[in-house]
Amino acid sequence: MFSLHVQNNGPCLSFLYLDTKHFNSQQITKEGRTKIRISMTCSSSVHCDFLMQEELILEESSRNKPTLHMLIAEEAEGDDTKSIEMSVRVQRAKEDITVTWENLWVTVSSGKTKKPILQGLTGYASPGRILAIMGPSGCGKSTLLDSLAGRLSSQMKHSGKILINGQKQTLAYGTSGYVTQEDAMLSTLTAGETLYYSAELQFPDSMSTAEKKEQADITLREMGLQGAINTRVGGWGSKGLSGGQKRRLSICIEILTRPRLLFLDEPTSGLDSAASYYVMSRIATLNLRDGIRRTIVTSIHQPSSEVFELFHDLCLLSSGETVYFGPASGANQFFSSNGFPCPTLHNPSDHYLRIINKDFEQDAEEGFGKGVSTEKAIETLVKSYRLSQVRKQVKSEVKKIVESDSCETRKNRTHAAFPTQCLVLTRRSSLQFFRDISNYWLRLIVFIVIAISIGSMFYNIGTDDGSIQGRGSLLIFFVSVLTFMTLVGGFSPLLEEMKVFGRERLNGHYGVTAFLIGQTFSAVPYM
Ligand SMILES: Nc1ncnc2c1ncn2[C@@H]1O[C@H](COP(=O)(O)OP(=O)(O)OP(=O)(O)O)[C@@H](O)[C@H]1O
Repeated sequence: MFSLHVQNNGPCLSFLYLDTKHFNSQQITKEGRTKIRISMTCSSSVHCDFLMQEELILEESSRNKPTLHMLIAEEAEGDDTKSIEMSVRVQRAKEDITVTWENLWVTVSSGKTKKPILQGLTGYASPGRILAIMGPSGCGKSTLLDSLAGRLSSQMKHSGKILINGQKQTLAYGTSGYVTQEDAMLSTLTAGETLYYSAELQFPDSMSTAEKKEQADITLREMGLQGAINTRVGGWGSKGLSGGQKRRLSICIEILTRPRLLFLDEPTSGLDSAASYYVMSRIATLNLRDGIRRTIVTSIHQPSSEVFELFHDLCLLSSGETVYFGPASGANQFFSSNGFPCPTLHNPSDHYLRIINKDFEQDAEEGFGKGVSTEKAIETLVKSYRLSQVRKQVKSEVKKIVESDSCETRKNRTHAAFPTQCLVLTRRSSLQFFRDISNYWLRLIVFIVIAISIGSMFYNIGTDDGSIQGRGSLLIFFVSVLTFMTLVGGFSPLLEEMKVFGRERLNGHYGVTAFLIGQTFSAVPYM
């Protein structure tokens, strides 16, 4: 019970401010409720009356100050102590994250026409569960992930509600991670260096270097990369990590700060089935290992049956429409009830994707559709889903989440301070410049060759009047060569850095200014 004593000695209208810092966690029940008692002593001639909201809602995270209005009436007699008890609901800032989307439409404008990419999707992703988004190529999986992560391209417009914990809110830095389809990393750094630099950028300055390194090592071990810690990432023309290891390293970068919400765009693309299972099972067991009820949303092309079993919920799309959304275990029943049972000993995900893939209609009619065209099969499934009990349950679940789960997420995560970002980016870029053979060693050789050529061409140029023209030519030649070499030499590493910058900026690791400062300082010695 929380008690507040207010003394008032005259007729007036008072406002009592209550801040959530008055409450400690023991006072707040599991449902986020507490009771408060307010007592007020009035002078002999006044009478206290309270006018207040029936239920106060305090938000633990935002430290807002709701007001209690207390009206002091003049006509009453005698000393009076009024006491009132009231129930207060304290909305706790939550660590867990639930994402809901209702009637989500995404359109892309091409000229005067607008093409719908996603058509009225409704669904949710809950903490502690993995939602798999599946469908044929081009059905809108990445677009759905981009919409939920709030990173749609400027050509795309979305309508409908996307809510985080029942509210329209921007997630704080470090709360969510997004592993993109493409692995954007610097090719000359080793796996360990890639993650250590990332740790220095992502963790706050208050954390010691040893702690950051330890976190990076733990994460590398979690993704089974301890053996490849000293292997360079590699890229065009230089072999390094395998495709699967690069995918895992990309995942490591995004899970380093232990985000509560994780988006993965085809984390297993380019991997064989054993490696796919290994990567997905590591992701699925992350929650068990670090004890965080993480919300995971992943798009995936063709999971093996073992990988499919790791998913809790399934969102099956075809041309931007929902074919099925609900528990992954319920999809079989849904397809069977619509006349498309999964053959025995068949991988269920293969079966679903073959039924709804109209890119190769001819083959499907001959093989899997059993006389029903893919177009017709999709139409049947989409219609059936719209009228299904599963959809009703999804809609009521979304409604329930929005009504009962409405609260802000914690916003107390920070990353490295601006000077640290500049320093780390300069160090990282310098290392990349130095190790890039085409950039450093090749340029050094070219410079030596040019120096010898210029030296021999203008050797013993003389000191008479005729040498003035020669000296002028030498100067122009020298400046042109330097400018050309700087531009050509700096271009290829910059392309790679730009890709990495694009990813890191979208994930909030640092901004444009820090990147430009890092690039400028690291390039100075090579100009
Ligand atoms: N900028 C754009 N302009 C026009 N159409 C676009 C644009 N971006 C995406 N699309 C279209 O939107 C559809 C969905 O694209 P999206 O990348 O979300 O598909 P996907 O299911 O992730 O495909 P994949 O599995 O091959 O990665 C595709 O048909 C694509 O051609």
